Amino acid sequence: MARSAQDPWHRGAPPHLPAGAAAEALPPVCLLPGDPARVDLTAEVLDDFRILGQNREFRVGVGRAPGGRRIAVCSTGIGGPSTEIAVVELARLGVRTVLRTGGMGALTGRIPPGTVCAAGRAVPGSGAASHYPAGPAGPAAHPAVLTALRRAARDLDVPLTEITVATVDSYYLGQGRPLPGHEERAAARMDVLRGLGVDGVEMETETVLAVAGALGVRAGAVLVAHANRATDDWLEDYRPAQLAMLRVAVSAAELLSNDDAPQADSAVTS
Ligand SMILES: O=P(O)(O)O[C@H]1O[C@H](CO)[C@@H](O)[C@H]1O
Ligand SMILES: O=c1cc[nH]c(=O)[nH]1
Repeated sequence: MARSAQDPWHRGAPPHLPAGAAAEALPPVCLLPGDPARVDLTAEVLDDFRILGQNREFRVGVGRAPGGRRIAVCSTGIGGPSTEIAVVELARLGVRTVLRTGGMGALTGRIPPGTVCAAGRAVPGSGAASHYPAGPAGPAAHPAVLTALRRAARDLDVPLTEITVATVDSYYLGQGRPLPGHEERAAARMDVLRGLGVDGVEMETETVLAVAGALGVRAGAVLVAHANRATDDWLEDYRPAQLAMLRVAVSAAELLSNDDAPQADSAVTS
């Protein structure tokens, strides 16, 4: 049967994510790193991990958290458009909770590089998210996801800083990074970002929260500061901080799995 342009799924498989065949039912909680390489890094804090596939920036794997729950991981790539696709397709594949596991640039001196943060809200401002409903203050993390992150961080003894973020569709000028001939524009943009009163800047959280919220999927974001724009610091050895963030995320995902629908554990073999 020909595929519909309006709804280009085929035999239960989405047009973008490498998932969806009948035998590959995804678990109800999915971690969403931006970077496809962070899917493989997540494997270091999961058991029985295997990659289901990769298409474009979407690398998808499934593994077991230390308590035994199956957890999915799907990279979103950089920015709102690919993130929207990932969240929409995961929701239709049966995922009920998504948790961004990302990096950000901190905007205040109180968040040094390496700090693990939970985003409670993203202020409105990025493109893909603007097509989805959210209040004037921007989309918020689901309370159950925030509660799970707090508990996971406490159990693992990882300090967790609660923040708000600005999600921006630009890494250079849009995040106030000067380009030759555009230094004044970059400085003006940096002033705008500081004026938002948020703690960090990154490129996907608003989309994750807005799209998931619109689809009735629980969402949150745990973000590690890769850089600090107030002190101009950059974390060169990023791996340990990412692993700390991923341990918190996996533990939170396990807590969130426990209050979600029972899992079809036989659906994925390792
Ligand atoms: O590390 P990830 O999750 O990709 O997140 C951050 O890093 C990328 C920019 O380098 C953007 O995607 C930004 O949001
Ligand atoms: O400065 C930064 C660091 C990580 N991710 C971003 O989007 N910006």
